[in-house]
Formats: sequence, structure tokens, C-alpha cells
Amino acid sequence: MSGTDDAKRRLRRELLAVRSRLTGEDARETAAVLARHALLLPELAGAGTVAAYVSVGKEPGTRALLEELRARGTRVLLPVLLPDDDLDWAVYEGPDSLAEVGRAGRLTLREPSGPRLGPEAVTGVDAVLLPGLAADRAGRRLGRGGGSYDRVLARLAAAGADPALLVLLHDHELLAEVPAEPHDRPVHVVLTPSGPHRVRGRG
Ligand SMILES: Nc1nc2c(c(=O)[nH]1)N(C=O)[C@@H](CNc1ccc(C(=O)N[C@@H](CCC(=O)O)C(=O)O)cc1)CN2
Ligand SMILES: Nc1ncnc2c1ncn2[C@@H]1O[C@H](COP(=O)(O)OP(=O)(O)OP(=O)(O)O)[C@@H](O)[C@H]1O
Repeated sequence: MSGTDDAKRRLRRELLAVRSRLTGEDARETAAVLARHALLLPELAGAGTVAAYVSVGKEPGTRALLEELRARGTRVLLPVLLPDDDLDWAVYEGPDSLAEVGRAGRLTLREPSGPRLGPEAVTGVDAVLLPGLAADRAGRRLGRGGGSYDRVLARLAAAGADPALLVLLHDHELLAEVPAEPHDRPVHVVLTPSGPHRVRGRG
């Protein structure tokens, strides 16, 4: 294991421990404030299609945001986790269209139940909302470590697609520096309840 890999693991453990201590009230407040900021961003206001995700556990809440995007006519794609941790995609058709999917040792996810569009569908979107555990002001993002979004970002680059990339975090998860490996690709905006933090020189 490389030193960076090891540093990422340690940091993930610490950040998940802090998240586990957040209250339901923290999560609800974060969700409302994040949705308000997000809906004002030009990257989302001008987007025809947005790839997003349904927040779980103590992740900053995305459900209000998903509903409001859909209500204003934005096409929203949601991920379906494949057995190898790659992501397929399907259209969000409202809260009642989500199915709970449990996997051993993992958080129970809510996934869209409509037709699957294939992993390449993400290359046609205008913006991607990414989950994460931390990011820094250079746009380096730390995910849960499955490499799902690393693969999404590699797929976008291979297709020559350049959608706006936004990671949604709690304020304390915007760090001075996140350890990065050569395969990591930076995001453009780190969105926290205190507002959007734009990565200089991107977007
Ligand atoms: N809300 C949400 N949806 C998402 C993601 C995410 O991070 N958040 N993903 C992002 O890729 C994909 C799913 N990947 C996941 C990977 C790990 C775990 C999980 O429960 N991890 C445990 C630790 C055990 C483990 O690593 O397997 C944990 O974080 O507590 C959940 C989802 C697609 N959908
Ligand atoms: N393009 C890719 N295709 C397949 N595997 C990849 C790709 N990029 C990275 N990986 C692998 O994915 C694993 C997790 O990488 P990393 O620790 O950077 O995850 P992460 O960015 O924190 O998580 P995620 O991408 O799920 O949000 C590593 O083993 C890495 O080698």
C-alpha cells in the first residue's frame, strides 16, 4: 500500500467518526442551506441534465435539492451501484420512485427504479454532484474509497466531456489539504453550508 493510500484510509476513518457524531438536526439544517446555495449556482441553473445522488446517513442532505431540480425541469440522473462498484444511471422520477438497496457491510442506499441508461450516460450531463468525505481548495476530493467516482471522472475525460463538478460537504470537511494520487481528478466547486468555494483556475 502506498503512503498516500494509507493517509487516505486514516483520514476517511477520522472523517466518518466525526460525521457519526452529527445529529439529525445538523443534517436537516445542512440539507436546507445546501439546497438554497446550490439552486443559485450558474452551473446548476443552466444545466439541462445533472448527475446527482441520494444522500444517506450523515452525508449533507440532497433530497430537497433533487426535488427542486426536478421541479424546475432539470433532468436528474441517479447512480445505481454495480457489483464491481462502477456506477450505472437512471432518471430520478420523484421520492416514491426510489428503492432501498442494502448490501452487506454497507450503508443502505436509495436507488432509482426506472430503466438503466448504462455507465456511459454520465458523459452526457452538464453537471455532476459528487459525494465525498473531504476536499481542499485545490479541488482534490476524498471519496469513500470504492473508486466509483474516480471511474466516472476517468470516463468523462475519455469521452472529452467537461461537465461542472461539484462536491457537497459539511463545513469542517473542507480541509487545508487532501492527499491525492495521480488518478485523482479535481472538482470545480466545493459546496458547503457556508457557500460555494470555487477552485481557482477551474470553471
Ligand atoms: N449517497 C451516496 N450514494 C452513493 C455513493 C455515496 O458515497 N453516497 N457512492 C459513492 O461512491 C456510490 C455507492 N458507493 C458506496 C460505497 C461505500 C459505502 C459504504 O457504506 N461504506 C462504508 C464503509 C464500508 C465500505 O467501505 O465498504 C461507510 O462509508 O461507512 C456506501 C456506498 C453511489 N451512490
Ligand atoms: N479509472 C479507474 N478505474 C478503475 N479503478 C480506479 C480508477 N481510478 C481509481 N481507481 C481505483 O479505485 C480505488 C479507490 O480510489 P480512491 O482511494 O482515490 O477513491 P476515492 O476517490 O476516495 O473514492 P470514490 O471515487 O469512490 O469516491 C483505488 O484502488 C484506485 O486504484
